[in-house]
Amino acid sequence: MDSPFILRWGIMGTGNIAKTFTKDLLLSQKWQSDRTISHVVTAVASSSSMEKTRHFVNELRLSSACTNYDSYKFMVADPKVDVVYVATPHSHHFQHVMLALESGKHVLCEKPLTVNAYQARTLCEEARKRNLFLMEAMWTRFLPITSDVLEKIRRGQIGEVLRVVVDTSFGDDVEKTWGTQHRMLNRDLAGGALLDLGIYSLTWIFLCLYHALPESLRQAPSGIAAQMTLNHLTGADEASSILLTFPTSAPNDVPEWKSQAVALTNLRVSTDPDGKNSAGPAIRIQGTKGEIQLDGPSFRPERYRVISRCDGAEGQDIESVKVVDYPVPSEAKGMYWEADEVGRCLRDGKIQSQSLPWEEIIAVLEVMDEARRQGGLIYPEAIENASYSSY
Ligand SMILES: NC(=O)C1=CN([C@@H]2O[C@H](COP(=O)(O)OP(=O)(O)OC[C@H]3O[C@@H](n4cnc5c(N)ncnc54)[C@H](OP(=O)(O)O)[C@@H]3O)[C@@H](O)[C@H]2O)C=CC1
Ligand SMILES: O=C1OC[C@@H](O)[C@H](O)[C@H]1O
Repeated sequence: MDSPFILRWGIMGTGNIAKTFTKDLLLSQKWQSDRTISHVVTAVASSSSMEKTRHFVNELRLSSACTNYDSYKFMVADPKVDVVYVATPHSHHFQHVMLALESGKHVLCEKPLTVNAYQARTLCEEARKRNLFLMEAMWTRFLPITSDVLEKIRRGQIGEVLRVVVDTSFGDDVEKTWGTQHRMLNRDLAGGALLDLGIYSLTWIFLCLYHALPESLRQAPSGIAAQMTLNHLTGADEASSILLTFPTSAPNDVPEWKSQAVALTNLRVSTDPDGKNSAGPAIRIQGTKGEIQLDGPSFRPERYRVISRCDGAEGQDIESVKVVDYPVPSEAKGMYWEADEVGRCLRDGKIQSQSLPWEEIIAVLEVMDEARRQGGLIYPEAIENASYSSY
């Protein structure tokens, strides 16, 4: 076998997800699906203190080849870094991605890529101008279970998909769990359920009703109706429900058919209150010939069922339900699959991933912009604008 393509990562931010992602990178040799890619962490930066960086590096036992920084600006200038993983709050993604691109680095940025579609368009233009790779870290798209489900939809196993219902809800004691300052509910950090969790519901809807189609047939939703409940203390949304209509593009006898979708997210009620999926699937993909259901959480499902339609098959002895399991190893989260995709794209000279094209990232953000407009969720102008303040 040829030697693997080595990807040198710089980690920006030392918070919760930075730790999870980096742990997965280190596990990638053991669990990765793609042995042609090898990941190395060559730099870590905290914006707040060198102590935080050292703690991160020691805790994860990163090798001595990793350089510690107490400034993002210096980390992105490190010639030993090929790609920067941006793991800061949503509010800061625009500035931090721009900083990395300006320094000539490829970027994988946590979800959502930006606060709004306009910022995302600006970043994509910048990446194109500089011929640099850019992707939102929507890791769910790269799980093997997701590709399998998508393939089944494309092959028409459940017929034409006419309805998709997805719930990504936590069921927390909101005030106690998140308070007012945590990024989940803090509007200064672009907090709220929609941008944090609802994006997964929308991701599945886009996968089924947009991405599953050939590129030339993909169309943004023709109708969007949203309701939000805003938190009484911070004004960020603690619940959002969005109804969407997509034109159907697959050939059928009635061209006026439309597909409908429901994207749900809620911080006070849970998709899975008992943690055993007794409440039913988080994702229902309903087609004219049957249905695919996935148990939650929607961001990392590990089981799906295909339920075939049995028309008038009374007493017929056919197996109508097929269950398929995709367990993620317990020591990992499952983020190395998205990291492998970054490696493949860079190796092959691509600046965007076909599994998550820029156009689609922007289309999802446009839906969230519209839902926020209808729901009255306003963020401070300082985090909505696309003016980059050089560091
Ligand atoms: N893919 C997934 O499953 C998940 C994705 N996420 C995404 O990751 C991003 C970060 O979330 P998470 O890791 O939970 O957040 P944390 O608050 O745990 O970490 C964010 C880090 O960003 C850095 N930072 C830079 N500027 C600021 C600022 N003004 N305020 C606060 N922190 C700042 C800090 O690191 P330092 O001080 O070292 O610079 C901080 O530790 C979000 O966009 C979120 O949506 C989050 C959880 C799961
Ligand atoms: O992106 C996310 O997915 C997993 C959740 O636990 C987390 O809160 C959210 O940010």
